[in-house]
Amino acid sequence: MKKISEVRSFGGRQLRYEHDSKVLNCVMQFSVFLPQAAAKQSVPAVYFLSGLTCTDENFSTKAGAQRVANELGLALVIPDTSPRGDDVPDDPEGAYDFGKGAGFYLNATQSPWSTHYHMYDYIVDELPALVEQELPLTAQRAIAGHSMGGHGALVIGLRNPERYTSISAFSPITNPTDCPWGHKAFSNYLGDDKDSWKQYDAVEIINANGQSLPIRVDQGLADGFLEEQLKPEALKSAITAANGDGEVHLHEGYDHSYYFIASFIEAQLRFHAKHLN
Ligand SMILES: N[C@@H](CCC(=O)N[C@@H](CS)C(=O)NCC(=O)O)C(=O)O
Repeated sequence: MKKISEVRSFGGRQLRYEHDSKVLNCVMQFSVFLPQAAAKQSVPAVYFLSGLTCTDENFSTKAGAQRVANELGLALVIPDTSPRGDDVPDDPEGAYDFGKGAGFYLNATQSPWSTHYHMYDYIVDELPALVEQELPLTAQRAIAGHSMGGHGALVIGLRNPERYTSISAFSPITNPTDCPWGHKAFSNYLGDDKDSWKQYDAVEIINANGQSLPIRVDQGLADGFLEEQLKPEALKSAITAANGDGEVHLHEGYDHSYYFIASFIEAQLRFHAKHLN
């Protein structure tokens, strides 16, 4: 991997890298924050998966996560949201909710998407193997995300409890098999067999397998996507029915934006730090 930028932040280092991804079959960029503690020893990492239209830079520049990450001795690993480049197919109408910037953290099975859109394998296997080999990171990981990335964090954490200690999400798409964003993405990436969609739906996964990792969700009640796309009550019901360890915090007046994320990122990082020990 090749470093493309480095700046100092709150005593730590904010880094950006580029590498050839075998899983995605294209060149990818990602960001990492290393706290000051990483100068002396390897540190655990919180992976943050961003939402529709984002790159790695939305979270690294807008969330204000570095101060608390440095205090807690946590690295932040911040991937892009889809494969990239001129060879990668995109939404034919240029819509923001499918294609580039909207990989939905799954492995596509349908042509032409299946050549590049394997974000599930990228986040679960390829990226951690790379950064843990090249940077002072332990194999202790937590996973977090926003909106489409909240869906990704829930699905990836729930399906891989041995790889993570805890899961958190801002405004996640909790039940993508039952909302317009999910229907559009899953029917294109995965085809018409709705049974194949369930492996990428947090509510379906909890209903089928229960929940073994602790979960914290923060959701703004003035979020314009709340009722049609996000459905936090579906996740809450699934957690309750599974008798799981999950908190869904509803916040009066907050919307879907990074102003909301910046307001509660400290709470989410402290939640992960407790479980990362
Ligand atoms: N109205 C937005 C819809 C997409 C959106 O709200 N994206 C969220 C994630 S689902 C986001 O984080 N946007 C980037 C940002 O606010 O920096 C647009 O068309 O760009």
